Amino acid sequence: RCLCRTLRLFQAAAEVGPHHILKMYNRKGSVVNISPQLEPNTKESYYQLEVVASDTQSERPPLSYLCVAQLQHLESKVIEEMGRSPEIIGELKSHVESFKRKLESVEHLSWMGLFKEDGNQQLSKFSSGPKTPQLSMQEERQQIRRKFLHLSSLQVTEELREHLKTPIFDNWQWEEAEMLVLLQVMFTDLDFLVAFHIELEVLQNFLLEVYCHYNNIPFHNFQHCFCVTQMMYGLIWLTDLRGKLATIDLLIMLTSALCHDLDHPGYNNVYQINAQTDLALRYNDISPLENHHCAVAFGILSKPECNILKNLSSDQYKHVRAGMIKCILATDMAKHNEILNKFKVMQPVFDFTNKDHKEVLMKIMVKVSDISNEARPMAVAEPWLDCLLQEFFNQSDTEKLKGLPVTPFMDRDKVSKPSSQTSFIRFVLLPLFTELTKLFPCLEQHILEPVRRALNYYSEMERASKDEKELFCFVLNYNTQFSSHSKSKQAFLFTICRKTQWSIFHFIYKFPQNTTQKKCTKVSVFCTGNESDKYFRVQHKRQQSSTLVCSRQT
Ligand SMILES: Nc1nc2c(ncn2[C@@H]2O[C@@H]3COP(=O)(O)O[C@H]3[C@H]2O)c(=O)[nH]1
Ligand SMILES: [Zn+2]
Repeated sequence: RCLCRTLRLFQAAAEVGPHHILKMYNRKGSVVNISPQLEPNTKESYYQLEVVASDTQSERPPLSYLCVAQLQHLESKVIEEMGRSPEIIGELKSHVESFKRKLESVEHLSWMGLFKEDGNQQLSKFSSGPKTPQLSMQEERQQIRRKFLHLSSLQVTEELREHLKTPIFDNWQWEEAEMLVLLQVMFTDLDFLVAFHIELEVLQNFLLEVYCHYNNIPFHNFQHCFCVTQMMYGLIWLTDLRGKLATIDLLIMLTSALCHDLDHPGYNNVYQINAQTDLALRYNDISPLENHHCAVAFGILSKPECNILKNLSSDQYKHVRAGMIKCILATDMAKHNEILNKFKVMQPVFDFTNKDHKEVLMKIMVKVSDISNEARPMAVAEPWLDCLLQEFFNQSDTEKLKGLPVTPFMDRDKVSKPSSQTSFIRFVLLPLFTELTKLFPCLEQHILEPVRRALNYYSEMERASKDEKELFCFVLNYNTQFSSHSKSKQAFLFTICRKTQWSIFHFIYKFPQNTTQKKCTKVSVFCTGNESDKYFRVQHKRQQSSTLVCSRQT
């Protein structure tokens, strides 16, 4: 990304041509729409153009090659100045390599959520009937189908079956076909096949259709569906819910978890309403997404070969349909306080035989499962946060481009990983999980404690990022000492250079290990910048050159 930003702006646009996706920023760093209404720029109010992705089908050299060329050029300059190629260049090379691999292997640019820039286009699937998938996608689905059917004929070990019942289960270790097998195990081990006369083939068709109706987007994808369903499955076992609720209610809860985000477009309800999308129009701005997820679920179930509910009596079917609609609509976070408050009132006198109580509990269980990533081990949870922020930032970038109100908690200029997570854990997760734990004290160790640990972890990260500001001052003011125990100084410097519109080409620092009062042994910063930048002026006064090199021996 750093290298992308250093590409010369309009020169880059001319070089890369129309097959590349660009974003343009104003002097304040806000994304601006490239349109005929664009204000003319001046030397002082220039625009910054960033190449964010490339279409590798095009005949022009892909962006990755421009990055490689840029890097080689940079390396030769650094060698000229320093007489050797420093370690950081090796690191940058490996970043560029992985960037290159990503660009070249991603069919739909979905890793950046860029294939759905247009709000109406994103819903074409919905508004113009089922979209015919591209051949490669069809092929991929066929492959998944074959693999799933093959794997499901094999035995799943008892050990794995048991592990599947715990919140420490790591989704990142499993492929999609394997997740489908595990979903089948969940339905089987809860006795749904016997209790509701579900044929195995119908269940498999249903699971495959569910898989096909999740989109390839950063967060609300099939992996998220799997995690939510697996958490629900784990909670059912941990709380011994089989002894407290009817099997049909467990079927409602597990199937709702499975279907709760079907065909999610990667843009939330606020966006749907503000952009007046087809979904918002269809559902009159009332939980457009959740209504859609639920409608897609019953669309799948309307196909006889996928209908796991086909052998239910008419009353049973009505009960399941009503229950699933309630549970899926309950995942709209706009309803969060209303549902939690109802549960709080019932909680001290909770009665498993009371219909209203049961209904609220089922909603709470689906909600808890939906937002339970932080109840998982850190190594499982943290990548999920990256995925979520990627989807958030993509939405806020689109909102900026379209001139729509920008959703504050999704704004890349306002939120960071720790700030987003400390608020979410304090104000959403802890109150909700605490309430469920009052009813099921055994959940304390499984969901409450990990979430408390996550809060400590992100609070610490927040403090550490403040320390990094000190590092930055050190670099600029040539101070001698600073205190820091944070891990990502490099990332911080890149952030600063983005915010202050510098292009830092290279820097090196070395820190002695295991000391809290650290001294910088060597810092080299090569940068260009504009003269109105206050930090640049600090440097400029001393150095009278666009290259700053400060080094210090301890
Ligand atoms: N900040 C943050 N938000 C989350 C996390 N998990 C879920 N959410 C939010 O909770 C919402 C639940 O409903 P959605 O799936 O619409 O969107 C989800 C996110 O906006 C998390 O770990 N961190
Ligand atoms: Zn969800």
